[in-house]
Amino acid sequence: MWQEWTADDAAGWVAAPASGDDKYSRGVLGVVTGSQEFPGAAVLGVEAAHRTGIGMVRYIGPRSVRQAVLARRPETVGVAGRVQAWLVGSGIDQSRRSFVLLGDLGHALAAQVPVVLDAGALDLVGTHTAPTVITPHAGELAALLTAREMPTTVDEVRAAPGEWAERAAAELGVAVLLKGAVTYVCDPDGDRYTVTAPTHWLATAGSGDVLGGILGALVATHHVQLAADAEALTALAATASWVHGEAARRASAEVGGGPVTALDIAVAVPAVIGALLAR
Ligand SMILES: NC(=O)C1=CN([C@@H]2O[C@H](COP(=O)(O)OP(=O)(O)OC[C@H]3O[C@@H](n4cnc5c(N)ncnc54)[C@H](OP(=O)(O)O)[C@@H]3O)[C@@H](O)[C@H]2O)[C@@H](O)CC1
Ligand SMILES: Nc1ncnc2c1ncn2[C@@H]1O[C@H](COP(=O)(O)OP(=O)(O)O)[C@@H](O)[C@H]1O
Repeated sequence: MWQEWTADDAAGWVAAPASGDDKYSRGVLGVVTGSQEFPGAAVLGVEAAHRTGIGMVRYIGPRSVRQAVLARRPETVGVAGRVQAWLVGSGIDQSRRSFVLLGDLGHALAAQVPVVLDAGALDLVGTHTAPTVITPHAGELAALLTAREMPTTVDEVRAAPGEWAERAAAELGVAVLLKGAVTYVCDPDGDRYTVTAPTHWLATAGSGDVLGGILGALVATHHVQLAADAEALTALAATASWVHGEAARRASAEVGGGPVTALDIAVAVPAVIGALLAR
């Protein structure tokens, strides 16, 4: 049975800092995203992570992309250091990964802290043992499973998204967030959640990159809980999807139900977090 994730569920998975907190205890997210072809994916993910509430974001990537990230979010730290979670792969073309990038990805995945694997890093699933959540759309899941000798097509995944998400979780041994108008979130332990998008304006370029940043921040800020209970990753993934949808709904409502951009979604996230904390 798939359970629809609600505002009440999500409210249990947002964190506000307490008097004893500092930027490190709140959680630091390491980010390896973006490329010369897709710098915007890095900007959007980092923006969304900051907007979700986090102690610090460390961005690791090409100089030109780092400059774009810093131009939008000067709070971002551009040097390596300790992190409590990684977000990797958005805006990266799997077929054009440089030696340096592969080194950065390998470093992130070897760190033994939870990882959000997106887009151009999805093929690295299973190469490390840290708690992992993958965030494919139907096309990416079909490609990933086909490469792992579970041949399928985009149409087949679209026809039975829950079944394919469950199969991926079981075979790959990771939590899966399969994106779509209904997002399917599951893990190998049998947790299964759906998140029905409250607006279809969400289907816009870069929207998934924003989702990655929201999820990365939620994972980093729950590093203590995750160390005790890796299954929390599934609840955090469902929460990220819920927050993402609600942010798009609010952003659209502000313009009379009109369209939103990916950046608009990220900008609307703090109000969603605030409303969840007030419940
Ligand atoms: N501003 C930026 O920097 C932005 C950067 N971005 C970055 O761009 C990169 C490429 O990401 P991408 O998902 O656009 O294409 P890609 O990985 O080739 O997909 C593989 C195949 O899957 C299919 N397919 C595609 N979408 C589908 C869907 N929703 N649901 C189902 N199927 C779908 C399609 O196959 P087809 O349907 O054509 O057979 C396609 O050939 C990625 O790193 C991302 O982060 C973007 O976020 C945009 C903003
Ligand atoms: N028809 C739709 N209605 C609502 N949300 C959608 C729809 N199609 C896709 N989405 C959502 O939009 C986002 C698109 O992400 P993704 O496919 O990674 O695009 P991008 O790579 O451009 O960021 C996902 O969060 C997905 O759940």
